[in-house]
Amino acid sequence: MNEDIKEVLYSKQQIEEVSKKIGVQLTNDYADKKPLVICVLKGAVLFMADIIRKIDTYVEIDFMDVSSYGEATVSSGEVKIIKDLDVPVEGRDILIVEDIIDTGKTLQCLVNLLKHRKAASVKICTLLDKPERRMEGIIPDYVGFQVPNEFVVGYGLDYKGMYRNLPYVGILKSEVYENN
Ligand SMILES: O=P(O)(O)OC[C@H]1O[C@H](OP(=O)(O)OP(=O)(O)O)[C@H](O)[C@@H]1O
Ligand code: HPA
Ligand SMILES: [Mg+2]
Repeated sequence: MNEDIKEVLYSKQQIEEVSKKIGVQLTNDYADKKPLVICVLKGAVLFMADIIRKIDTYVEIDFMDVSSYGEATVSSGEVKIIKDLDVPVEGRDILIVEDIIDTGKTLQCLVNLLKHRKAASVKICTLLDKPERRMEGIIPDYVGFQVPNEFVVGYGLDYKGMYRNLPYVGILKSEVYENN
């Protein structure tokens, strides 16, 4: 699996440090709020587990499964809701946790939905931001790292369902997806 990686961008230790730093900010920003923290499945699972353990105040968690990539390396542009939230969001302060913001289509759709359902506030926390490819006006509130315009995998991010379990974020060799 490691031989498919062209370059390691962020190590486990760098990710640990950045989630600690964001955790301190979130603890301050949500000190008197009891937010509902939403994990966008499946990619955000690892970062979500890190982040919530670094927020030192009351939080509730829930999960949503949306998908726009399927087996591709480019967004289909169509965002499908595969699993909706279990709890109502009306009046809640929402923190969405993502692994990556690429075109922004997934989050644009989610933010619109949560606002339509009358959330009190909606903020975004993402491990990775790839601003070069943005097609929507989504600006995350908390960002781990900005990544170059490359297809990255690891730490939750996949290609065809694989590589999510890599303990780091790396650039996938292009021959892996060009030959598939
Ligand atoms: O900004 P965008 O261009 O919309 O891309 C970002 C989204 O794409 C990926 O999810 P994917 O649909 O691949 O589902 P997964 O998390 O299950 O891999 C990623 O986890 C984000 O949710
Ligand atoms: O660079 C990426 N890697 C994996 N999944 C993704 N979904 C959007 N961008 C990416
Ligand atoms: Mg994916």
